[in-house]
Amino acid sequence: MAVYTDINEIDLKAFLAQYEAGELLSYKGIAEGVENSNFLLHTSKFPLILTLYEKRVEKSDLPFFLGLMHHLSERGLNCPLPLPRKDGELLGELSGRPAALISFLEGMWLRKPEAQHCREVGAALAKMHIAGEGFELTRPNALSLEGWQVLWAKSEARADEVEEGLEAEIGAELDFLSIHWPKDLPAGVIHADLFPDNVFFLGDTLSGLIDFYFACNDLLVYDLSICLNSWCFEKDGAYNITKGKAMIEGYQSVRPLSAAEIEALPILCRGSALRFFLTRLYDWLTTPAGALVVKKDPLEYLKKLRFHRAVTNASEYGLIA
Ligand SMILES: Nc1ncnc2c1ncn2[C@@H]1O[C@H](COP(=O)(O)OP(=O)(O)OP(=O)(O)O)[C@@H](O)[C@H]1O
Ligand SMILES: N[C@@H](CCO)C(=O)O
Repeated sequence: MAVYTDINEIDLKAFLAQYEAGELLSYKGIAEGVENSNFLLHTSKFPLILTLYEKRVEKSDLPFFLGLMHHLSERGLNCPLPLPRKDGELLGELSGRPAALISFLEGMWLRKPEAQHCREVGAALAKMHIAGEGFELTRPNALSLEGWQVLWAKSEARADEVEEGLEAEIGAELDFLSIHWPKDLPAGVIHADLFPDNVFFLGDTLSGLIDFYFACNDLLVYDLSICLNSWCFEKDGAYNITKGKAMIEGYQSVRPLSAAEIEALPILCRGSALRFFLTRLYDWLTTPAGALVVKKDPLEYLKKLRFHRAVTNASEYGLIA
């Protein structure tokens, strides 16, 4: 369960008094998520999500994340809207952590997404990329090549505890990606973590995107590679080409990919598989036993990385030329 920082009713009521949010009726910690502490609040006015930002979120990045949600929502994307305080600030502090209130989005995330849902996610991702145009703040991707090296340096010495031979394999992968990583592809604001648990559906209709706390400026098609990794593999580790095809078609129905973006897809998929492998590996090795959070399996992403390494052409993802 992701509640790293506890809150008490007295502090919460004082925090809420800084907003036009009505009277507190109830609050409870939300079990899902691994990054931040989240609470669902009911007030006399409306339901709200309270987020306390934890270790991987830099306070200086919060204006980017909160401002982006505002920007996207103004451009018609269904995503949470940060509630301003009475003094106009979007960010406050609670229990010693930076904290914000955001609107509650109706819907549920899908435990077993099908191809039709992947198609909708592809289209929503492309819409987000277009809606992100004109956002005035920028944030480099802290979890790209350089960030991977930093994470790896902290985990490398113990990597073979997780699987024999990992130290050599991942070292070689990082070397390969740093030489071959594409440049000069269309770039803009990307979500960078659009996993199934960050997409809400009402029935079979996509109702909104949440969790913009890894959003940054990077290659747009890298975001698509993250979605292919997180939506289009089955539990047994097999890539589902029907889902991949639907996801890519959905994306291209809104924003067609260039030939250079298509060509770069296999290497971008390797990079995004490595990115989630590395954060999971670091957490696996450093999260204390008994912490109230479910650790995610790094080996799931190692298997995906190995799959992409064997891909020679983007058509293997279901892309029809
Ligand atoms: N705006 C919202 N409306 C409704 N529910 C929300 C909203 N924001 C968050 N939640 C709930 O809180 C849970 C955790 O939120 P979120 O994914 O932002 O947390 P996180 O710790 O950043 O997670 P992650 O592991 O995906 O990075 C969601 O699965 C959802 O149940
Ligand atoms: N979506 C990420 C967790 C948040 O970074 C993962 O599944 O590893």
